[in-house]
Amino acid sequence: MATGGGDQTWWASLGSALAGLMFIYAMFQQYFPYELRGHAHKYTQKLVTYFYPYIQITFHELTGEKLKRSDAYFAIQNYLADHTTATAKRLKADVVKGSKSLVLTMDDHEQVMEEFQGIKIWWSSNKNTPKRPSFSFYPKTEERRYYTLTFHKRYRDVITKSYIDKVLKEGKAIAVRNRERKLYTNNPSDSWYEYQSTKWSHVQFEHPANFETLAMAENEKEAIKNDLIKFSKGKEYYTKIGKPWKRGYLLYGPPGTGKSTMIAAMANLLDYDIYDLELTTVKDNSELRKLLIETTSKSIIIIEDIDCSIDLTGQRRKEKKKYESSSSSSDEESSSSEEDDKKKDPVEKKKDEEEKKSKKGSKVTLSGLLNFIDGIWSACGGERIIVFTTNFVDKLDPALIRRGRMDRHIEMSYCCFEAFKLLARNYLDLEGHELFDRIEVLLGEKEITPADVAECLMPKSEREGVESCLRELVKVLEKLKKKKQGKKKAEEEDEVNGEENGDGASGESSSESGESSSEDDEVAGKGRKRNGKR
Ligand SMILES: Nc1ncnc2c1ncn2[C@@H]1O[C@H](COP(=O)(O)OP(=O)(O)OP(=O)(O)O)[C@@H](O)[C@H]1O
Ligand SMILES: [Mg+2]
Repeated sequence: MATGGGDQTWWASLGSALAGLMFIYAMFQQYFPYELRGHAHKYTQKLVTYFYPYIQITFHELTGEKLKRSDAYFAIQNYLADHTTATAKRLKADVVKGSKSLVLTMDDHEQVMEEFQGIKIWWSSNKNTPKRPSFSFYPKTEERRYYTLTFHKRYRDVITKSYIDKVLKEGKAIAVRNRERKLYTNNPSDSWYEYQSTKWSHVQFEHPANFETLAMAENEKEAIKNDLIKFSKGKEYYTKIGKPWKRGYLLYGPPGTGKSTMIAAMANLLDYDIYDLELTTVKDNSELRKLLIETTSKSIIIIEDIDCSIDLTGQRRKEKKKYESSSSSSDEESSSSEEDDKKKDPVEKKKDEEEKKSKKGSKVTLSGLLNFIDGIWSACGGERIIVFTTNFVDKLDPALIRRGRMDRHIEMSYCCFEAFKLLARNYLDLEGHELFDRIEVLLGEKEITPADVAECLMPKSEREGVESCLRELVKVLEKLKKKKQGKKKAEEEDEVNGEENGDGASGESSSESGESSSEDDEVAGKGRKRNGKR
């Protein structure tokens, strides 16, 4: 782009001369008879158009009755900021809300020229100040800014069909690139207002997680990264195969294996926003749909701990119970006694009560959630990823996680040696150590989450060195191993005791002696059952 422009400047001078003439004409117009004024105006306009072969298109900052900020103006502002900073002579620097860096734009009444397919195009930045002050909610809207695009009329088609399209597309892409990323959470519907976007509140998304620091098998990590990148570039592909541009991921595994960390890494890799959907505060399916419509593209919608969010399996359980009750009365007895036992256990009872309380507020059903994921509405906006996380994948309804809804199932598992090496590199800048062999053996024998390994590897004071962090990990692993061995031994002993008691059939079972724990009873019971079978 370049400032000014010979041809157009010449014509602009002619235009100004004509404008001057029009001013003189306007002065005289007051003395014209009223009936002739309309005709005079029409012919003057024709005369100007005849001599001035340029077309001008204006893009106003505020449009409509409610003076909403125009998307086109915003896109052009970004486009010009990117294309004109090198050539414009007068620039304006501003911190634009929602943008992560300082934005440089053309100053008021500045003009720049650029070429598109050999055609000269002029952009100018202008402003109007209304004479009469008007009441407004937005104090800064008194000045009405606009951009003017000027080009020769013989290029009308190219400019209106291709050039403007290109400017808007590029401007939007620049805005996405420069935007401050956001982490949203849904507000309870009591605080929604009709004319304001209050369904989601947000903070700046600043999680530092990335795939390089995520500890998991390298090939699996690469596969996930490639899948995500392919998705983000797949607009044409999804259109070609007739599928909405969205993808579902199910992340499952024990607590502390990196599910939430993986989501943050996904968002950072693709430069997406995150919508963290709290299902328990969503009243019903229609609210769920409204929330979905308000999400933007280039985002990840997450529902964490989906198994705990709403009673998605309730219906199935009821059906199962109905079936069980008609099939066998003995089963019924055992299940009811099991329920009685549960009721007796105060911890379980409290847990049940709390679960019921949290689910009571939400009437979101399984079918509502299925529609949310892949109903007609789910296609609005495009380029969205939906992620569910759970610790108990078996608890989920198969319909919810079938391929097509949750396209990729990723198991986040306990820390393997490969993952440990990555954590050691991250946390301690360590490529190898004499304790590594010992740790490899221990990791093969005992399951430990990456979160626990990470905790051991984090120096607790400035004086704590690499060696003591690794020793700490070895200590924890050995402790876990001993615990496991102890448990196994106890189980074996109990089994042997059970068998001995069964052989004697004297009725001196440990439970009768009243000395054993309930766990022991269970194991002893198992032993008895096995003996009985024999
Ligand atoms: N695979 C991993 N790679 C690197 N760090 C990890 C990994 N897994 C866990 N961590 C560390 O442990 C912490 C807890 O991990 P995270 O919250 O991602 O676990 P989670 O699987 O989401 O657990 P939950 O099921 O309880 O929500 C993280 O802050 C991170 O530092
Ligand atoms: Mg988590």
